[in-house]
Amino acid sequence: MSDALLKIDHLTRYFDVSKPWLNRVLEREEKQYLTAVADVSFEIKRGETFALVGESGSGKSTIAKMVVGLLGASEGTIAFDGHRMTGTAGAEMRELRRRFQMIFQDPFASLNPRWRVGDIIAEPIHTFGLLKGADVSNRVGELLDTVGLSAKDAEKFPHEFSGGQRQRIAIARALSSKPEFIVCDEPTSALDVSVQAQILNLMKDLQDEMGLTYLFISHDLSVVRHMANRIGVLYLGRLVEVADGKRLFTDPQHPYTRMLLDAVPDLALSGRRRKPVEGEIPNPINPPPGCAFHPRCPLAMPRCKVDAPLAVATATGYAACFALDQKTA
Ligand SMILES: Nc1ncnc2c1ncn2[C@@H]1O[C@H](COP(=O)(O)OP(=O)(O)OP(=O)(O)O)[C@@H](O)[C@H]1O
Repeated sequence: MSDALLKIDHLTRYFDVSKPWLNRVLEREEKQYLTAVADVSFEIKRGETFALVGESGSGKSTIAKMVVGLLGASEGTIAFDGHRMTGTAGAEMRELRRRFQMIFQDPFASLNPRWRVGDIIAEPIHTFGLLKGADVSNRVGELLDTVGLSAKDAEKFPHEFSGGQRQRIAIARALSSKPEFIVCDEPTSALDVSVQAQILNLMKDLQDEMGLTYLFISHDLSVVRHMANRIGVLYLGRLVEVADGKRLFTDPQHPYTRMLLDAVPDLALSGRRRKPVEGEIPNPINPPPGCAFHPRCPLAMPRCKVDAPLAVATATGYAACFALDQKTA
């Protein structure tokens, strides 16, 4: 049996971005679709942190939302611990939902400002009918303690806390249904740099103590390097490389991965010279034919403008690039 806790197969999400008003003016019936996520497959093993990286608009949040059921998939499947989530409903889905949670980027927006912290943290406990009466407040107190706050904080409101403390509250809330899997969508990017490391270290400690599995979404490669066991690199909704966390930084295989790494100021990646990211991300409504990265790629060959490369195995994962075919030929 596979030890994958989450298995994503050929996941695709289109958005209908047609402009009805323009169609009316031009007296036409034209439909336009934006492909936010295109044929993405990967697995996350129990207890590991799998990170998705990529520039803004590469499809990271769309994947995160599909995984937790906030968005439906256009095509493909998501399976959690062997249970297919796409198309599952009722009691089975309810139990699956208890087992995974999400932490959002903005702790200011994700906590209800009118609720006391204790009620915010207790909400999943009530939703899933896990505890009753005094056991709920005891559990809330324990959770506050676990995330480095005090049981007395349960009486306060979110505005009485700093950004880092609010993210601790969001983490306590996420933990209250005793999940096994947490989707973390840019959990520290709204926080001051000095606070980011504290929250990331808390998340790592919780993972070790509770055996949690994380899908970690970030555009910040230094954060990802700190957190991830394995990394998937997204470009225009397509997964172009998957590799072991360390290996991706020392031996990136896809030219897009190399471009991303070369742009990071302080990572001293493989001793290469820092270069800014070149070119613009193409319009996802009308992506380039062939390999979507070819207009920005320093290694582009005539073939890249016509055919889309298939993934080829690398030392610790895979990458989709015709230049790799030549390397391994
Ligand atoms: N509801 C929607 N309707 C139309 N297009 C959407 C919708 N949600 C996302 N998109 C588009 O899908 C693409 C992927 O967006 P997504 O938010 O997943 O990217 P991202 O990598 O998370 O970016 P960021 O780092 O900026 O959050 C983008 O082109 C975005 O404009």
